[in-house]
Amino acid sequence: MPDHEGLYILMLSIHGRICGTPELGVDADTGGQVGYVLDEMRALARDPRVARIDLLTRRFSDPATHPIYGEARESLGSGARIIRLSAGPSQKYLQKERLWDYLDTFVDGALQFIRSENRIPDIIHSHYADAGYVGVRLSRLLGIPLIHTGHSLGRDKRERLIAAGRKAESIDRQFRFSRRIAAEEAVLSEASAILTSTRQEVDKQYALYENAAQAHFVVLPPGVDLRRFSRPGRQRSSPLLPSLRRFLEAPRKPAILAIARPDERKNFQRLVEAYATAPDLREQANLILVMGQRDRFEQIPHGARGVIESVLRTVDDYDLYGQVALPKHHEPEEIPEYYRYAAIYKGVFVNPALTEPFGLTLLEAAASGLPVVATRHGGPQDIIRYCRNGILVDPLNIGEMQDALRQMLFDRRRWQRASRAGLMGVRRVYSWEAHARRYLAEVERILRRQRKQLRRESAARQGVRRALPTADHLLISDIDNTLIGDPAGLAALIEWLGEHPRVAFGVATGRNLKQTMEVLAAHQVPRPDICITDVGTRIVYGNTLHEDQDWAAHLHYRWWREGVLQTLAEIPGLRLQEKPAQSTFKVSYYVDPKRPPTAKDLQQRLHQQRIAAHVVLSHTRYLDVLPIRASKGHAIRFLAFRWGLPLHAVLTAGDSGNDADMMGGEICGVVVGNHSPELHGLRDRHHIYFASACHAWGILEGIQHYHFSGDLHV
Ligand SMILES: O=c1ccn([C@@H]2O[C@H](COP(=O)(O)OP(=O)(O)O[C@H]3O[C@H](CO)[C@@H](O)[C@H](O)[C@H]3O)[C@@H](O)[C@H]2O)c(=O)[nH]1
Ligand SMILES: O=P(O)(O)OC[C@H]1O[C@](O)(CO)[C@@H](O)[C@@H]1O
Repeated sequence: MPDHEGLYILMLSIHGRICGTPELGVDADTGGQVGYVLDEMRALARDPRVARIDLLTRRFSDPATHPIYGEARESLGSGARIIRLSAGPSQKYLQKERLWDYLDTFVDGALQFIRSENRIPDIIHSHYADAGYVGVRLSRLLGIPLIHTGHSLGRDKRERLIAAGRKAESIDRQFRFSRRIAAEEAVLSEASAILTSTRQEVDKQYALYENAAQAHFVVLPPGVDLRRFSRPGRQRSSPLLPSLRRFLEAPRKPAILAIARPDERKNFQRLVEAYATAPDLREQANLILVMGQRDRFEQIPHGARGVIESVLRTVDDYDLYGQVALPKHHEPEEIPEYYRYAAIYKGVFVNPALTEPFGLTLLEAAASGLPVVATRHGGPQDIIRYCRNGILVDPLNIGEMQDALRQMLFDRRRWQRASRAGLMGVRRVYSWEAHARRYLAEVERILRRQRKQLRRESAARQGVRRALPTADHLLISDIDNTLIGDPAGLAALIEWLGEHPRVAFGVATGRNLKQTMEVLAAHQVPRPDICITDVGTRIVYGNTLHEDQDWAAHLHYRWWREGVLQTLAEIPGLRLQEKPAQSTFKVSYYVDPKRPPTAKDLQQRLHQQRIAAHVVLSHTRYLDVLPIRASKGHAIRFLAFRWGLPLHAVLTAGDSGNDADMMGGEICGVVVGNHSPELHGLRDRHHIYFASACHAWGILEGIQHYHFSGDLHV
């Protein structure tokens, strides 16, 4: 356990509407994950070993949503807080598929939040692919271990949607699977532990991922709040009857109940068809679908509207009126009443999802004494194995679903057995206290290992001096074809720097330190305050040429230079560059333009050897292999964080492929007019300016564009 008063856990869960009393089901992004994260935080916060737990999520003040989501802070009590950070248009609530372009800004906001606090977190815990993207970067930059919970996995969802008949191209566009799956693969490669809710998630869902082999999985099921969900007991009627009478001719008949976000994957449509085409089920039971919250139809987001439309159409086609309830709204406290209502009248809960990564609703049903019929794809396999409270079905097979419903509804003894088994099973296996205990044991194991690693690393680690205490702005430029290339432009830039002493000046280059000093001297460039050399693998302070030891130690993580040489030794089209181009944290090659290997293929080969590394191709002729934490961009964020400089006070300028990652997010990026084609893809990126002028004139144009000057107070 850390040597101060207790653990500080930083949770990341970015999308959805997250607040102390969540509106679960209100939209496709506010459901089980939101409930899970809040319950988990509260359970951990109750443990005396946890001093603080902060949840970082996106801040927005959208007129269509509750004002609470615009509050920067919200206390949950016992040292737990929700911290909201702006990322993207702050007046808009955005669905998760649209957040990918703003996550770099979220990373920068998180860095600024962490720096403004008086404590560095001991562990970062990301939830879902988008938070995993952010968590990986924070972990690399700050050297804090990362753990991750997927909640739902892109490859599994994509596979199921295609199996259900969707076209790959259309769902890739709709759900941004390429960005999502790339983020999930990166998390698998870099997280210290992946928490899953079931064994099945490891063996069947994560098994679809290339980097699964190197991940460390911990099966740690969530709990269920037994104060909210309980059996009906002596309750012989339900407070829901009055509202259900608006829909049902005979509201005391057994209910076939489904509760889920109105998402295509939840497969409501086939459940309605199964009910509609079974006269005996229609005769002896009602169908109740709680599908989130909806006001006016045209306000429902596109995906959810399609789901609800197809349900309404089927109800109308089969004239199910009087037998089906489709409540438009429900209060959070009504959800437990729906389960109890169904249990009182001997109904059944159904989760017909195409795939259900876990299925919190099945725990809720079990805790309410309500038997279940559930999809066999995903977590329900484990839940029903442990709780023995239901039947698994193929969600695409309507006949099988109908038979399962009959078995559970028409066999009273079977219903009683399943009801009792579920009540006992859920208490035995699914408790948040047990979850918190095992969670903290895993965190302690990770921190113990990290402490050992820190001791093993260089004893020469020294705190980074504030090399430039007076600076409040930082200008970093690539050298070749950017800083140099036009002597008049270079002279004008040097003059500008002379007039703005509060702007620290640095270079970021693929060259090694010696070559860097030579080329700067050859062009009469005054020694910079900072030199980021060897493609971001070394940080050297100009005045003393003191190397940043923390950065060097930081890069050792998952790096094995010898392994890179062995793995890539026989690759056709690759030839090692001369010795001066090589360094501790960089292996450089020439690429044969006639037989260029792909960076992706090389990256996969290295992953197979458990080497976490970047492969950077520049000018289609040079290839650098670097530690996963190394890049010009990471070095710059590391420095800005260490010096307490907000990233909007940093301006970077470049012209080629390996400059791309030092732009984006809050950083003021400048692409000079003579840039190589590799950078065309950055044109629509947030906060990246394409100068018309070339070389150093382009940098000066960028300074004008951003009004970037030492006189502004940040
Ligand atoms: O109209 C609704 C719909 C849902 N819920 C609640 O929202 C949660 C839904 O959770 P779950 O059934 O697990 O589904 P998802 O929202 O899809 O949650 C994702 O994240 C969960 C936690 O990791 C996993 O259990 C799921 O498999 C995964 O898809 C449950 O508490 C429901 O009671 C409501 O309150 N109202
Ligand atoms: O269906 P998808 O795109 O995998 O997303 C699952 C969604 O369900 C949630 O539980 C909603 O809270 C989140 O995991 C996520 O937003």
